[in-house]
Amino acid sequence: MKYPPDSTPANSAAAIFFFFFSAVSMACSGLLFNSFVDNKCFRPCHLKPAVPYPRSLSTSRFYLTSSLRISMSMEENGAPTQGFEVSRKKLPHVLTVAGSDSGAGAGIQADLKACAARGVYCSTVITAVTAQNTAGVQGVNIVPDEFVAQQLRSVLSDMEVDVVKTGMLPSIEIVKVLQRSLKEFPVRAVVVDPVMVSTSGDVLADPSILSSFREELLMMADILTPNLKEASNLLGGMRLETVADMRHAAKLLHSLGPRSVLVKGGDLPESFDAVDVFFDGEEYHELRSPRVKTRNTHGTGCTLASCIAAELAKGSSMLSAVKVTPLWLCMCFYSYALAKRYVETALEYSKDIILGNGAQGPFDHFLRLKHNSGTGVTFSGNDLFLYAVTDSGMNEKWGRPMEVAVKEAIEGGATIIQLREKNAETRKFIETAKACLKICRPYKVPLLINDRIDVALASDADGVHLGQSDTPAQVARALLGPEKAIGVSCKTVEQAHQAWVDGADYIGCGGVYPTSTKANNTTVGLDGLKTVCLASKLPVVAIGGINASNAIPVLGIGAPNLKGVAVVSAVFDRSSVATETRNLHSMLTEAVSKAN
Ligand SMILES: Cc1ncc(COP(=O)(O)OP(=O)(O)O)c(N)n1
Ligand SMILES: Cc1ncsc1CCOP(=O)(O)O
Repeated sequence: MKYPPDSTPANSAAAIFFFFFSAVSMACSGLLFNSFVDNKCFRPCHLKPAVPYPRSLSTSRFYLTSSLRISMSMEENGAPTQGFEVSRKKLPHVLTVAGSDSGAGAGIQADLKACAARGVYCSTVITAVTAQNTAGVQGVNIVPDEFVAQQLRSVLSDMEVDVVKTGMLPSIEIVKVLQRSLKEFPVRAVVVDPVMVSTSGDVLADPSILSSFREELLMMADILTPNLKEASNLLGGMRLETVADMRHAAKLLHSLGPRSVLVKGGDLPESFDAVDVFFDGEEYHELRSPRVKTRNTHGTGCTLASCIAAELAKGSSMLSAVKVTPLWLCMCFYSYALAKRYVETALEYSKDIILGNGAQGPFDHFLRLKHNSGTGVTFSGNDLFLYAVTDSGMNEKWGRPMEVAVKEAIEGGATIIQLREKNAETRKFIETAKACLKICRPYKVPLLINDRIDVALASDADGVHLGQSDTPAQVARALLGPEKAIGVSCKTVEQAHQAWVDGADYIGCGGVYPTSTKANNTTVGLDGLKTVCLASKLPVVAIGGINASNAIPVLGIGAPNLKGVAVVSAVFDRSSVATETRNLHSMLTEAVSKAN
């Protein structure tokens, strides 16, 4: 296919000119030659020059550099020619060379998830297909080395890989294939996770491969990330029982070729913390973190190595710049700490999820399964029928704790609850939301939070209600994900349209009648409500001054998408929330059934 597909003769000429210009300028600066050297001559990665990430134009491969130069030169020389869009956005890219885990806790699948979670593109070269679950490894099928070579060529020849991360390399031939491929297509960094035995104790690489690892693989590594067993195997069975042993092992492993070594001490018997030891040939760093008590640890090694690779691909200069300045040293540990912190957070978050019957479950790379594993509450427009919006001031006045008020409203027939806390401290707000959720969930009544996305996220509430000056619904949607409900206050047709465009689930329209609950709130009246409803593609709930004496005309405006009324004082500024809610509910029900 022609690129750009819609190029005109004029801008094609410009392209040729700029291509030629950039080629000449590169050649003059000697980069063309360097680029040739980079592409044709294999050097172990640890001999690469120290070049800060991200890969600068001057160090990019020639064909990439050329196309970027074209667009940059155009911008430098004035406005880009219309329709001549050749600039390409470079995605950080990790290629994982590893085995497939059918249970998707470890291996290729963990690498893909980790990279996606860290915002990095991940391509995959599969070295083996394993039949695996939470109990262990039931079967291994090694991919022929020629086909591993073919996969490597397909990706590396085309897709501008920044970092290669290796996992299960089950045969000596595959190690050699990888070595040859990296020689032909050098990358910025190689992260080697020397997978030999699975967490369940199953052998994933024949012990005969150890010599190949020592002689070939380790030389390629910018960072080697063995656990205690792997470090011990690589060092001929050395006993590793203390942090001092780990330091010694890190040094010995470093002498075998990798630019740096991270010995992971998760299995260290003596320590309460999880201690990892990093050694870059000059300095040791002990990285401690509290142990997360969970069975869901399958895939942590793959994930950590992938995260390190992802951070490197994004631009952290962990390795090549360590010796240049102390600032780079900080960045190195920032990068590592990011990876480690990510894994800890994911472990903590997924410590209670249950998947499979075996001893080692997977964890949740996207921190979402916990929330999706059955709150049992899914918002629908019909939930808007009788919407109870809380008010702490009214609760105080009547001497009612919030949980009591919410329970009474639900027992009286409220079909959805909104916590509207204008003055609560954040921590208290989250606690209240959690307490109210415990009440709402058994009734399957959704609980939404007014204004505060952070509180909704922290409490795992069912959604938010946002005003016109709050966080835009589109941003809220991005933060909350697709499942949570989002309501937006709208007084106009334009606002209602925007709420729909932004991905809201419903709109609240009002004040329908004057109210003393909300200051300076202009009234739209029944006509204004009807206009908004008829224009809205979303379900609508009416709000503002509505009570048992004036609710029926609201529902009678003749707009099918008006699904109900939202009330504050009509139920909460009363001596019995349950009685008032019940009364309102039965009136509304009767009115609707008469209308039908
Ligand atoms: C259901 C419903 N509709 C409208 C509002 C008003 O929200 P907002 O415009 O954000 O004003 P405040 O509630 O923040 O004063 C609502 N809360 N609920
Ligand atoms: C929050 C809000 N938004 C528009 S009017 C209103 C207050 C509704 O309270 P009440 O039901 O007591 O009139």
